[in-house]
Amino acid sequence: MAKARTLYDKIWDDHAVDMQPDGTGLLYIDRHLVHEVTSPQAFEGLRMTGRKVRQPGKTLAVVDHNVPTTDRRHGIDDPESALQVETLAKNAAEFGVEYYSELDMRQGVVHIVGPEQGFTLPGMTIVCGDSHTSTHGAFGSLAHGIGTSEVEHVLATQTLIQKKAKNMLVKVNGQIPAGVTAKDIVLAIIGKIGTAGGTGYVIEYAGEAIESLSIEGRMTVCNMSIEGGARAGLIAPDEKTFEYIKGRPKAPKGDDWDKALAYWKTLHTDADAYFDKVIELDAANLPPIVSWGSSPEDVVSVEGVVPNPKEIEDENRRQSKFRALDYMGLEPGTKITDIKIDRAFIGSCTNGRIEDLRAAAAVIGNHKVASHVSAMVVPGSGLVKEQAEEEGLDVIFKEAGFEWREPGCSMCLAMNADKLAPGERCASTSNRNFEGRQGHKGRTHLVSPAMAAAAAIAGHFVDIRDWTAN
Ligand SMILES: CC(C)[C@H](C(=O)O)[C@@H](O)C(=O)O
Ligand code: SF4
Repeated sequence: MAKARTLYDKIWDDHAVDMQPDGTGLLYIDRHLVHEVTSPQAFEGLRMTGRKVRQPGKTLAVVDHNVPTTDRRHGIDDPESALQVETLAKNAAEFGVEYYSELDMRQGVVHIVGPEQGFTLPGMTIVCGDSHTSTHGAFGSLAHGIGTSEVEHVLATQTLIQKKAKNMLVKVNGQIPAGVTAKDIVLAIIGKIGTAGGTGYVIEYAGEAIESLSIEGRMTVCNMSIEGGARAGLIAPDEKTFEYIKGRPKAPKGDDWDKALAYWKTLHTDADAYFDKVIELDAANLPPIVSWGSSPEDVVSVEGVVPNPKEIEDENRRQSKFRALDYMGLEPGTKITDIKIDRAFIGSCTNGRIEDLRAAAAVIGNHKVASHVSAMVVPGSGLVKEQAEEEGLDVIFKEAGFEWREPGCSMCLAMNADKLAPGERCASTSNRNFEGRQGHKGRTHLVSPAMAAAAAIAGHFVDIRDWTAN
């Protein structure tokens, strides 16, 4: 009988063009996403050696990190960002790659754009010079970030040299309580396994709670796999996945759809497949989560207090957590709900999809953003923005005092005009809270969209389970 395999094993086997005795493989790559930050040298490398893009139809380029999120019809003011964006436009045109400019409705954060266009499909190998490529694993694909030299390799050959990772299962059991979201689940997982817990593994997320998530929620979970150290995260595709994909511009049609569907239905882990590491979590016990430090593993329940690192045995670790407290300007024992914020950011490839904006808008009611808080909502793509406007969410946000912006990475990272000032504290729906991530000396607290919106209104963190939109 054939050996029982995990979903990761199956996708790997279906794409390995060559395997060396030491476990190094050459993988065929189905989809390559390209953005302005990690592609200039790769295209330059092709140019210098007179090579072409091997399969331009399997490559999609979009600008996201450097674009301003204010009106950009009249160009980009910052010369460095303008050059970065212009370079991608030129490279895409020269090498025959489809490109969504900052003025294209389909533009947005690359990891929101791929699924939206049906470019991301189950069972595929998907790469991008960006660590949050793991997002696409929500469709049951093997998706991960690559470095710039690998971007060049994939452009030139449509293959990638890889060593196979180990298999890890993260099983989230039980029903997700009201007020708790995919973001809280993934923050809780990282809190439990630590930022190195997934190192060397591809994580498969499974269990009742994961199955009950929408596709958007599954993307939020897979997105942050990298924050748990994993190479990639994936979820077996099901009816919800197929439903999401059907009819998207680049999804297979007619006979091709039927054939694809038949294959996609085989994409699940066999009953007796072996996982090198298994973690279980009960969703029913999860509270809304807030990060307190400068690592995504520094998380605590919204009902809790800022922890005291003095009990940590390992000296290096203890010191790094004290440093985090100092950076964040927090005292151990402070109630999370007593922490005041200056800014709120709702957006990013973690939480910039329509469902996230709906969740944030739903807590507003007649409330207004607190007078000392500046808050912004940045749709993940032009299509998310259009959908939100059709539903009137933009009006709800603007009337409450939130800024309504153009799509892009925005304040998820300080690579464009959206930044925190030194010392500013932000409730953010993004995925990273490293020192300086949202601006020099900026202080980031990672939360779900509803928690960020409620904090913007209250002026401090609140337990969303006690909140009423009046
Ligand atoms: C700029 C890019 C290479 C980077 C990444 O790889 O993730 C960015 O998207 C991030 O989120 O830090
Ligand atoms: S939104 Fe943030 S995490 Fe996502 S690709 Fe952009 S910078 Fe990276």
